[in-house]
Amino acid sequence: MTRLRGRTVLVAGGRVSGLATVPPLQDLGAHVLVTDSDSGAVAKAETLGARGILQDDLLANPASFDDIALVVTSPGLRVDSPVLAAAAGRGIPIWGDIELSWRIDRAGLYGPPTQWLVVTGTNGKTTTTSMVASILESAGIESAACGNIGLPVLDALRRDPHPAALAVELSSFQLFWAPSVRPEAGVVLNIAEDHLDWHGGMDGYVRAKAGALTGRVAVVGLDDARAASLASDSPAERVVGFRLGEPSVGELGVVGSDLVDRAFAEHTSLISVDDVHPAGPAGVMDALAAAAVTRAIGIAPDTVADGLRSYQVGPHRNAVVRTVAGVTFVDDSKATNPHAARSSLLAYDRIVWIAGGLLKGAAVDELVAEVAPRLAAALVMGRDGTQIAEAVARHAPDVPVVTFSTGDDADVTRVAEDADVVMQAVVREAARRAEPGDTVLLAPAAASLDMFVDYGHRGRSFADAVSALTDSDVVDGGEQS
Ligand SMILES: CC(=O)N[C@H]1[C@@H](OP(=O)(O)OP(=O)(O)OC[C@H]2O[C@@H](n3ccc(=O)[nH]c3=O)[C@H](O)[C@@H]2O)O[C@H](CO)[C@@H](O)[C@@H]1O[C@H](C)C(=O)N[C@@H](C)C(=O)O
Ligand SMILES: Nc1ncnc2c1ncn2[C@@H]1O[C@H](COP(=O)(O)OP(=O)(O)OP(=O)(O)O)[C@@H](O)[C@H]1O
Ligand SMILES: N[C@H](CCC(=O)O)C(=O)O
Repeated sequence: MTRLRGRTVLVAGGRVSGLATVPPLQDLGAHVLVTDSDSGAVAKAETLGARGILQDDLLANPASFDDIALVVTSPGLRVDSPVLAAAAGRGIPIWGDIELSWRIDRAGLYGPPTQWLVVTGTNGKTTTTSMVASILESAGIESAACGNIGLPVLDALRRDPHPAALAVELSSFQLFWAPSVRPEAGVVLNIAEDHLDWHGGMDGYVRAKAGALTGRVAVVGLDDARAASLASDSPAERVVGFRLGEPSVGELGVVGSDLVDRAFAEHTSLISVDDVHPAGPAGVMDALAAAAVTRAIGIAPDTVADGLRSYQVGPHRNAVVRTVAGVTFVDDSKATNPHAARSSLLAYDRIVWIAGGLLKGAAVDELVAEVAPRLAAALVMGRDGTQIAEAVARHAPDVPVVTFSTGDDADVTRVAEDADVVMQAVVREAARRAEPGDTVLLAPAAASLDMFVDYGHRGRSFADAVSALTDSDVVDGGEQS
């Protein structure tokens, strides 16, 4: 780390992760240059005392790479992004912000090295990470939830008092750019198709996720074939599995109505299934995973139970918005891939399904075929909405599909005023098509960024449109259809 003193470090991407790297790099004595395709991000970096340069200007002047000793990239940038490709072509090392965080932590720049409890997986990362953070808090350990969840790890490390442990949510992007990270305990919850466009396919995505299993204790979800298969290749001192069924020795699982630890104790009941929230199998799996990584660092069973009990479920995760004339409107905007949408679609018998957005390379045929008998109608929107409409036509030809156009120019930078208008039209149509007893379910199976700021905006837009409905929107609409 000391080798960075007096050297120039290029930070690629000047938003949440990139800006968090500026003060630590300055503390290390580096000259920090931040590049971004967005002039607002460059200007923000300059307010922190870094030099800023627009990405196009940097690329137009190759000599500006001559002084650069290291590139620290934000997670969203792919290997083939122009800045990173140019740096790699010149032999300049590239670290992700998480790689930098790990090295700074090991070097003890802000305090003694912390215990990293890393959570990854296609779905359930935020829920599990928040459960881990809640357990650490119950244990009275100075800690923070950070990483992909929103708070950059470097910001967490710079906190005063310095944390003793961190609940670190890592995305596949972050793991890809952080090959040195060796967590005290790390879990891969599950692996399903997501972000395949970023990784160039499933192999790259799975390889990145396996990075969470390279520390002292590796934890895998045994009910998920891809996650379970990573156990045999893990170099960890200890590999532990969790499952929804009865655990064998060395596993956590469910016995009767209790979550049970048979890995870090002979046979210890941790908490009743009824006390775990969110309710349902996904919540129980996330709780087992959180229990495993915290038991791995010696937290007592009662403390694990206290932490799980005090955990608060995050918004837009299967939340009932309102019931109108016997129709229940549910917001699972957080279902940003088919695997997540599956868990909520299987929870209701007859559904008017609102779906669509950015599929990120994931296929929807298997999901649609499985849930077809539950669908009363499918309303699709967003850039990849037609792919979902076509899958419904193939696997559920009797289910009516309505496609809401969001324009041919829809791209990932478009946050349109008309996104809310489209959502209002979708919700009114859903109300018209639903019958008393039905669920209108926003479980898009896709990211929102082609139309909305993020899934939170999409969920609020849905809830606002639902609030505007009257009983007659449902009842009269039902008579017409
Ligand atoms: C896409 C992504 O991984 N985002 C995570 C990231 O946020 P950050 O704002 O730094 O995003 P980023 O996409 O890495 O960087 C964006 C910046 O890079 C710039 N940019 C991007 C590409 C490029 O070629 N050139 C360029 O200059 C953009 O103009 C922008 O200013 O770091 C944050 C803190 O660690 C995370 O909370 C956040 O996760 C978000 C929630 C996410 O969507 N994650 C994905 C992986 C997911 O959960 O599925
Ligand atoms: N173990 C699980 N298996 C399948 N689905 C899950 C699981 N846990 C949560 N989900 C569902 O996945 C969605 C996302 O939950 P959560 O925010 O915890 O995951 P995430 O991995 O952090 O997502 P993202 O990477 O998009 O931020 C929700 O729709 C939730 O109902
Ligand atoms: N979690 C990111 C963003 C999703 C969103 O906010 O819609 C993804 O799945 O790509």
